[in-house]
Amino acid sequence: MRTSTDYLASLEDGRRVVVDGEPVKNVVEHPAFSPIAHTIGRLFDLAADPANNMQAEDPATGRAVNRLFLPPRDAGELTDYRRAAQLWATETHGFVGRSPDHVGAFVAAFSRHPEAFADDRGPGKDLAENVRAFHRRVVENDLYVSYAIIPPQASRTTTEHAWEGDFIQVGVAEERPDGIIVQGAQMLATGAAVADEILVSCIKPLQAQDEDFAVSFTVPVDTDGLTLYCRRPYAPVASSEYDYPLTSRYDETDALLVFDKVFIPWENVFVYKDVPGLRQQFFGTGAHVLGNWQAQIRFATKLRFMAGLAHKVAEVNGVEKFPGVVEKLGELASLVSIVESGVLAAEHAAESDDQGLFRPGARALYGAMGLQSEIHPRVIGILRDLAGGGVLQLPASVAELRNEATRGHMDRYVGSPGTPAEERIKLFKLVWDAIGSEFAGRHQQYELFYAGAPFVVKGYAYRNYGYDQPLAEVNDFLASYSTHGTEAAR
Ligand SMILES: Cc1cc2nc3c(=O)[nH]c(=O)nc-3n(C[C@H](O)[C@H](O)[C@H](O)COP(=O)(O)OP(=O)(O)OC[C@H]3O[C@@H](n4cnc5c(N)ncnc54)[C@H](O)[C@@H]3O)c2cc1C
Repeated sequence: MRTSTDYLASLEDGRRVVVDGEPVKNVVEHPAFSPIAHTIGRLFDLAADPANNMQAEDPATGRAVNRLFLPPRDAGELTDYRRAAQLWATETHGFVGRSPDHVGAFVAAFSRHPEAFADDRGPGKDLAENVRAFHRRVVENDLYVSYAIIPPQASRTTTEHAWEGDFIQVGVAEERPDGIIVQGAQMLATGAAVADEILVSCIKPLQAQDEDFAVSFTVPVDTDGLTLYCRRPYAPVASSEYDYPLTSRYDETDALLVFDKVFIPWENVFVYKDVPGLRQQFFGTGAHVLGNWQAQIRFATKLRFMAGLAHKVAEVNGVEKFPGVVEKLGELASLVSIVESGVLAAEHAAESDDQGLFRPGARALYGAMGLQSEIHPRVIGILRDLAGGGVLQLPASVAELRNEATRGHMDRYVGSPGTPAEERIKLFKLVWDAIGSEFAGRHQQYELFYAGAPFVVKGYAYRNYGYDQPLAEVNDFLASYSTHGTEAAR
């Protein structure tokens, strides 16, 4: 299986990643991307070690492969999948949202549903075979796939066909016998700068007039004409691991994708000028459920870490037994438990669909997801509350501890009973990186938006809850009495 050495070597290609107006020569050596590339490499090493039980027999070849790239077929495989996803998430404490298992889950579910890609409207190509072959490539080569499935923000009052200017959203500019030429942009692809390929599609509802933009395809990151414009990277400003322990390891970067007449061979096209086909791809295949279940496993892992931080801060400050603080830690425990329970309830309610994909229960999954935009800010709020000004009563950097002339003041004034200054500062710097640094601010935005704006995610919860049953219960009750009924006993 692929190791970090293989993965890092593969990133030294001709990819065009732009930072500060300049193309990056080699992402593996650049301070913005090297840390996250090494973090992803560690994930591959974990999977490659059989002791971690992340491998499963590939039904197609009999070879041991990463189980996170295979579609779960029964309850046992789904549980093993969760444990493997948890292992990867724990390696990054949930701070890497788009590890290779996220889009890997989408592709695994696609592979189980060739009928969703059957080409009865498109160009007469075997699009279902393209999806199957791509899945094989992901499984056999341990590919890290990122995705860009949202159009540029431009205007949300309408969709691409009504925007000013041609090809703002990426779409088909030309059809050729061997493939298509695409032109335009897609909003954001997290992790793409250090990924192998990008799945480009559109999950936002389009209209019939947007047909040219109703495409789904995959593109290697080093493809000619593709440029990744990364938002300001945070890792390079992390002066040391001690000062920015999260930023310095987990800044996974987000990039605007620009396609300048990019050739996509037919083999890489999954949906072609098919507006309903785009939605079918995500929602008819179980991909959205499996991919977002992976995301909730990751989210629960991160929240547990935040709860641990909050408890430790309270202990260090000697307030953990105060009734008011116990109440806050209790609320935190409840919030984390909601997400943990949502993950397990979705697993418990999982069922095999008509193509043999063992899908996590949508009601439990989207129920937990619908509250993410409330839970995450509240968890951050409690951690901020407990940390007080401790996150600012900190030296500018580790230098104050290394310098003999300043170390004495640190040791005398910044320690706590039982916690020497060096450890206390270490803890509070970690807390700041989780709640207050630029990395933390981006994470707040990520948790609110990665699966769509909160109103979109709550829409998933609404549609998958199954309101028929509660409505029937209310209607039955209303039908059980009338104006002719007996008077209530007083
Ligand atoms: C850190 C980060 C990483 C991301 N990574 C990826 C990635 O890897 N791949 C990817 O494809 N995308 C990614 N995204 C993009 C993400 O998918 C989008 O941000 C998300 O889908 C929401 O779309 P939007 O940002 O255009 O918000 P909008 O749709 O513009 O919504 C913004 C706000 O406008 C209001 N609003 C808009 N429309 C309506 C409406 N119809 N009704 C009511 N209110 C409305 C709401 O208040 C809403 O919260 C990422 C985003 C972030 C923040």
